[in-house]
Amino acid sequence: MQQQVILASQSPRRKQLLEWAEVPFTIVVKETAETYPESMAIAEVPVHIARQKALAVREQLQSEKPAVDSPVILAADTVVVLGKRIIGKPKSRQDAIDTLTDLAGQRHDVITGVVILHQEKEISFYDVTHVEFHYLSADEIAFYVDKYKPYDKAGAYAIQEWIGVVGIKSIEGDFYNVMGLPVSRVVRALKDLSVL
Ligand SMILES: Cc1cn([C@H]2C[C@H](O)[C@@H](COP(=O)(O)OP(=O)(O)OP(=O)(O)O)O2)c(=O)[nH]c1=O
Repeated sequence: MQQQVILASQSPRRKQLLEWAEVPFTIVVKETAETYPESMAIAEVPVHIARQKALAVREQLQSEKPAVDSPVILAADTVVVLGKRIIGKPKSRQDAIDTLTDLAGQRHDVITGVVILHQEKEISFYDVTHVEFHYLSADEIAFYVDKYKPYDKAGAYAIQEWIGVVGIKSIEGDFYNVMGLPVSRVVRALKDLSVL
């Protein structure tokens, strides 16, 4: 029998990527603080936050329907890393403009942490994609921010939007990881768990 997969995310991109992968799933979301210890290694941060999201949903489901066959819970978190700095979602128009000004002409990393909870098991991993932007003019940055309002995107941009189409010089690694889910690795992990 196929196990039920719960996507613990309100991100429309993650939903779309799982649909493209033909993975049957339902969505359950629980707000989490998304905090991490300052001393934590950068690459561990998105896994740590994804784990918080997954555990919060598991707790909610258990309080609603205790001990009914435990579903598979999938959560993810995406951060943009420039040098040693983690860049999350922009807090304002100016913050988005400043972030894109910093990213322009530079290479940065996009790291998505993934946590899959299945019965007593946890599978966790992260995937890194290197992205290099062309130089972007102040007018291009302002146009993008005002038209696309990237306030729900880590690093103030979406690779799948205009700025990704015209502004990215190179990418090394999984494109879908930048969009929010390293979906081919997720599918393989679900197969290893005999969920798919
Ligand atoms: C860099 C980049 C990020 N993003 C998105 C992916 C994520 O949805 C978002 C990063 O925020 P996240 O906190 O990872 O996810 P979320 O708040 O959207 O959803 P949830 O916490 O419920 O899982 O930025 C893109 O869509 N394209 C991009 O190029």
